Amino acid sequence: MSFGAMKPRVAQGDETTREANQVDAPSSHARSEPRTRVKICGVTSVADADAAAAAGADYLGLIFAPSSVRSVTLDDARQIVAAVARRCQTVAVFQDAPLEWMQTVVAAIGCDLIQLHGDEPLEVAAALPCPVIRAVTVTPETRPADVLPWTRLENVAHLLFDRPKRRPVLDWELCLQPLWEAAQTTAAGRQAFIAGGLSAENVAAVVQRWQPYGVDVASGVESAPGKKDARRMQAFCRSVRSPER
Ligand SMILES: O=C(O)c1ccccc1N[C@@H]1O[C@H](COP(=O)(O)O)[C@@H](O)[C@H]1O
Repeated sequence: MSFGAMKPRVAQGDETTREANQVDAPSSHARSEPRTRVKICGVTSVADADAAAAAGADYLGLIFAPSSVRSVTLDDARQIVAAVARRCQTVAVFQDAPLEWMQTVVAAIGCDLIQLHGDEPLEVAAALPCPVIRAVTVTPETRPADVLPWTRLENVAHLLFDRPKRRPVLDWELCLQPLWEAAQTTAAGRQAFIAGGLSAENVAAVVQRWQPYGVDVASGVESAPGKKDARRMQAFCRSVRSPER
């Protein structure tokens, strides 16, 4: 299918109007409340999902990228969503997947949001049937002009700033700063997550420095690739919330 002829649905009105119209998830809190949301990504079993919810996760990510060690089947995902639906927001994470497949997954598992973690065009996000988390891989070349168009789409609810997985960035904080500042002028940017190499050991400093809407972790709370560790998830959630006490 070609997306060339499709027109992105762009939000009408100013940011205030857009924020008022934004679909907010049932367990989300208003931005004025200080509690930092935790997204635990790459959950692969009901047992790990239960442990993540018990540890205090607000969002759980289910990865549908076939190359990931954390990828789940449709059946795994359906069971995980059913098990935690009342406790956490569930997010299906895709990397350059066909639009039809993403639509099929949402309909089959009943997740709350989709995370786009590849080079998907704006038109794909605009055509998705649920709110979107747009991942932005921060490199020295990333400019606000690359990010801001995403925040103008009606169904992009959150940005997620991530570190490049393969290419080290010498000063990630320096690269993030101009993007973060530009994002704060938009609703999706004020509801941004920070991700990338986070763990119980470093997340409190990130929360204090950026005061993000949420933080997102995958490998930093595992005992082995694809296997979550209950104690690490508990320690992570404690560290996130420790500066808030
Ligand atoms: O973790 C994966 O395997 C993965 C695969 C495909 C797309 C996204 C993936 N993970 C995302 O990466 C960030 C941070 O991960 P980490 O904490 O540095 O391991 C997180 O947003 C995951 O959603």
